[in-house]
Amino acid sequence: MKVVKFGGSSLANGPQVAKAVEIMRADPRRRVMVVSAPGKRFGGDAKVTDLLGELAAAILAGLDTASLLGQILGRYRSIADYFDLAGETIADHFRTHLRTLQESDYPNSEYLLAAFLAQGEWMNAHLIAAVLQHEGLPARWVSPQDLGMVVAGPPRLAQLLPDSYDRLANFSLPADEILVVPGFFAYDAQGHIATFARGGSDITGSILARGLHADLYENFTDVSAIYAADPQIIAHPRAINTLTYREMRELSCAGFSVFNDEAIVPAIQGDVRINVKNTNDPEAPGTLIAPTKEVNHHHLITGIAASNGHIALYIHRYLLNREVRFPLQILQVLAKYHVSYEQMPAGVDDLTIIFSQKQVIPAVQTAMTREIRAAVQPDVLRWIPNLAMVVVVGEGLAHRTDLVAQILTQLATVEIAPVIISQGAARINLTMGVDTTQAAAAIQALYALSAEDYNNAQ
Ligand SMILES: Nc1ncnc2c1ncn2[C@@H]1O[C@H](COP(=O)(O)OP(=O)(O)O)[C@@H](O)[C@H]1O
Ligand SMILES: N[C@@H](CC(=O)OP(=O)(O)O)C(=O)O
Repeated sequence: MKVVKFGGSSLANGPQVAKAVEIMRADPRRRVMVVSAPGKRFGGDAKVTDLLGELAAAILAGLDTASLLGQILGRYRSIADYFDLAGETIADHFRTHLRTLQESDYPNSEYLLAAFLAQGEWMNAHLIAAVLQHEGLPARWVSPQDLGMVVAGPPRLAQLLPDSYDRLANFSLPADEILVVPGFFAYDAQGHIATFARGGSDITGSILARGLHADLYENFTDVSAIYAADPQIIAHPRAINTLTYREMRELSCAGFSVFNDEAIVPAIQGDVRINVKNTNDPEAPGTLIAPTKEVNHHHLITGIAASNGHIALYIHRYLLNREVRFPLQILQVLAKYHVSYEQMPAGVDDLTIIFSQKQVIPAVQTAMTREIRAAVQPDVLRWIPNLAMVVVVGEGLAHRTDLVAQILTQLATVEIAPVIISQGAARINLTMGVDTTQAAAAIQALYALSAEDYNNAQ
């Protein structure tokens, strides 16, 4: 049995939905279909989820919502009309549903926002179940609740409660129907809607693949493979045939937005392989994400990613390494302000802590600076803003002694000297902090190095 997820780009309009229907028809093992909300149809278009966020903000501000509602419902009406379903009636039904949602009670505005963001998937799953039936494929809409998924945590950063897997294991899949499940959200124990992180339909797919013991999790998107570098930075990058789970985890955390970084975890726990494939080219093999792969000793760099929007805190204090309580005191300040760190390379007398800039808003930055100064009296405390983290990933990185030297030499040829360099004992990645303005040049230089490595191996 396969769990199949279609991303927003694969369901953006009628013709794209028609391709998804044919993909489901082509393989009877495709029994569970997880859908995202309609995504962008062309550059500059809006994703339905973003429009729903604007709608929620307008409701909270007491503004007129007619135009936004019209845009959102119009997206579903046009998909329905493409299949000669009653688009007007479906849109009216969704309008009533959104009105009921608006009139419901929420613990606070974050819950209202989450509830509205989730409706892109809620409406799309209803519509696509109707489309499948109309196209002769028996299908049924199923809510995450019916499957036993229960979440907890912040309403827009929900986490699945582990006992959901017991309920999923007891769910009996119908033999003759495709289940259409909305991605991205579930309900908490109080019955409130909560969403996963953005891009979270990938997470729903992975949870269901693990919980329902799928043989394969197929993730359909708009590219024919995961490439060795972001195709928006490198023209026609090399496709990756196989990635290991931990390579994918490193790359998705570091900027490969093609697969949500949290979504790999349930697949690892359930030992389910993931096949990323193209809705526009479903016969292409795509990229397989598997527990292990054979390391080609000539082709050691698997992928290169970069993500902007980081800030680092540099702390220098003599004997930092001797005083066991100093690191703890620093981490306690982070915990107090609910700030998690991404990396923390350390020296004998200093510590650098890398954060996502989004978490360190100015008020938090000022408060943390004050409290860390009071706690450890550093000799130097300095923030390094506008950082991009460039990450070179490969299971083979540990296999050749000169590779790290080559990577840094290659960056030097384009006059980039990273302000931070970090490599853990797993030696599967090398992370370098550079100024945001240098990120694209770093990727280009490192991709050229990896391509040379790859070509030499052919
Ligand atoms: N290394 C990479 N390989 C493939 N695609 C990538 C990579 N890095 C970033 N992307 C981007 O990820 C996009 C697909 O992800 P996304 O837009 O979230 O798809 P979906 O709508 O299917 O969820 C691609 O169109 C591409 O621009
Ligand atoms: N629609 C949600 C969830 C999602 O996974 O979307 P997509 O498959 O288009 O990345 C979002 O935009 O975040």
